Amino acid sequence: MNLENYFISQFHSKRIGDDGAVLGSFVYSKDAFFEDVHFNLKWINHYQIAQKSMLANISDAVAMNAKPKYALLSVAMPRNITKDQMRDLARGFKETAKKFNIEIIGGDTISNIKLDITITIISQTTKPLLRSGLKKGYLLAYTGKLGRSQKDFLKLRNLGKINAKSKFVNIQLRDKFVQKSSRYLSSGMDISDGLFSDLDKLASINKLGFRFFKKISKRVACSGEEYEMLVAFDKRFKKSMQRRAMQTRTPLNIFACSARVGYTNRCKAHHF
Ligand SMILES: Nc1ncnc2c1ncn2[C@@H]1O[C@H](COP(=O)(O)OP(=O)(O)OP(=O)(O)O)[C@@H](O)[C@H]1O
Ligand SMILES: Cc1ncc(C[n+]2csc(CCOP(=O)(O)O)c2C)c(N)n1
Ligand SMILES: [Mg+2]
Repeated sequence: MNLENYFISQFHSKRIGDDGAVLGSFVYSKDAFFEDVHFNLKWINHYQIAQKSMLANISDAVAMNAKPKYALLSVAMPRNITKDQMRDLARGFKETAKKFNIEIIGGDTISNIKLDITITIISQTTKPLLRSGLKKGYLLAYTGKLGRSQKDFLKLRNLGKINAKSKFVNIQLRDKFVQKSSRYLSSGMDISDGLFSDLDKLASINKLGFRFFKKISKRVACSGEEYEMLVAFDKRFKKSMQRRAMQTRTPLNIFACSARVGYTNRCKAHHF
């Protein structure tokens, strides 16, 4: 067991293990967005940092087929932060929240040596989409194009420059696609650690492996921070799923079928 899972396994709530915890019709999720772990101040500005941290958090609600409603915002910031930078941060949070009709209802502000953001999202759903529920012979698919986030991350690390429209900054969530196709989905999650790592989570929760239809390169499947969706559905819904994908302009890549086989994640562990 890796160290991250070792720590999480110390807690025994049955609600742990998905993109968010379901309590009645509400879903609670929380993600951290820390300087030098998730971003470097030389690469992206304060507005973009706030925007990306908010979107990465909303992604968990989307992945649960839940509509985000409220956000609690904790920010640790260095003492030398300027008022301009504070306003940019606040604007990034507010504008992104507004796009999704989210109300920022509280949080905490402290000073620290680095800029660290933690957000709790409270969302609502009538049909939570869980990571469990995968059965043998189901189709696995991911949305969009994978690999661009890592590519831009490496670019930033080497050259310090990326296109303003880069995936590293502009995350396009798949909320419409999930809403429209939720009735066909047996399980789903967002791709934050990378396709192969996130498949590992599906494999262990559902005690199944996958037969791949074609080889997927590590460049594509080990790229994290993609915030695309990884979904599974019964084969008989293939046509309906493809139609919903078309209607919501979502590229849908059906790449494997679940099976009683072992699964090995070929990517390096990200957190520890
Ligand atoms: N420190 C912690 N205490 C309690 N539960 C935790 C802790 N860290 C993670 N969890 C829970 O463990 C489960 C798995 O978390 P995991 O990080 O795999 O998912 P995620 O947050 O969707 O992914 P990512 O962090 O890559 O976006 C979630 O239910 C999460 O709430
Ligand atoms: C400074 C810096 N170093 C590394 C990366 C790459 N990175 C950070 S988090 C993550 C995956 C999901 O993380 P989490 O599970 O914490 O949401 C990846 C691939 C970055 N963006 N910035
Ligand atoms: Mg997490």
